[in-house]
Amino acid sequence: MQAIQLGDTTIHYAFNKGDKDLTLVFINSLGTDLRIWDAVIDGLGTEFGTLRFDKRGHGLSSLGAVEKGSISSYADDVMGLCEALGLHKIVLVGLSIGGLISLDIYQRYPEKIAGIVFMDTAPKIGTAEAWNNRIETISSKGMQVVAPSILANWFSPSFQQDHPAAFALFQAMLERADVLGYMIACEAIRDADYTKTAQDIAIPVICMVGEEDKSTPVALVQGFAQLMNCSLITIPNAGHLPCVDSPERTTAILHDFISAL
Ligand SMILES: O=C(O)CC1=CCC(=O)O1
Repeated sequence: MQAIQLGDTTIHYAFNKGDKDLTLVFINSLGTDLRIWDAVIDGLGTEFGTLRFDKRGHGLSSLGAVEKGSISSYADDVMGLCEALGLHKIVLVGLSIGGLISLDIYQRYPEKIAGIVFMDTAPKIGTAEAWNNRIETISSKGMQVVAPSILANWFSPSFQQDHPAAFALFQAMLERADVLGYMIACEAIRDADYTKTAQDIAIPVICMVGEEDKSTPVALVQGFAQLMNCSLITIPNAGHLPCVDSPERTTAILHDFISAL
């Protein structure tokens, strides 16, 4: 188990040094922890470095003294972690809120990033009203009440049917998420709009999305890809977490992208 103290926060991470200089930095979605990348990390082998971590207030990482959620505070953690590990050639893989965090990092440190994989994400996700409703429900009733509808948006019905044990683990991951850490992240997403940053992006990027994603649907991610002038890769039989329900295809896409950099 690897951990680092960044200011008032302890960040749990998993770093594998690669044979080559380039490191893929995986940035998780809301309510998940670094285990969602397990199968992809296995598939990638040792050619490239990989860094995964639990966002503050998620998984084993502490929340710190945050009073209001901001995408930039997560971005600062990513850069603090990369700096502490001495990583110089970085490709970000941003899943959902991880895409917003990637855009924030690019906006402030464009010279430090070699490329970005945007996975099931967009420069603006959801409406303020929907996020406020979710925050209100969670603060009064807890994670268990919202978990079924969120899981139904993450995974296709066939995933639940074909992989009931895996589905049960993801249900446990979500239901056990720290309420405050989760709400802070919802606030950060609610207040984020990186449309302008996306329009001006000038490094290699790719965009991918699970065909059955109901959280950030294909049409939303298609609009994002058009904004950046890049093509969209759609993944059949995958939902909001292609790294979970289509790890081989996800690994192949990542491998092709970084091999060409
Ligand atoms: O969990 C969800 O509702 C989907 C999602 C939106 C942003 C994110 O990171 O996950």
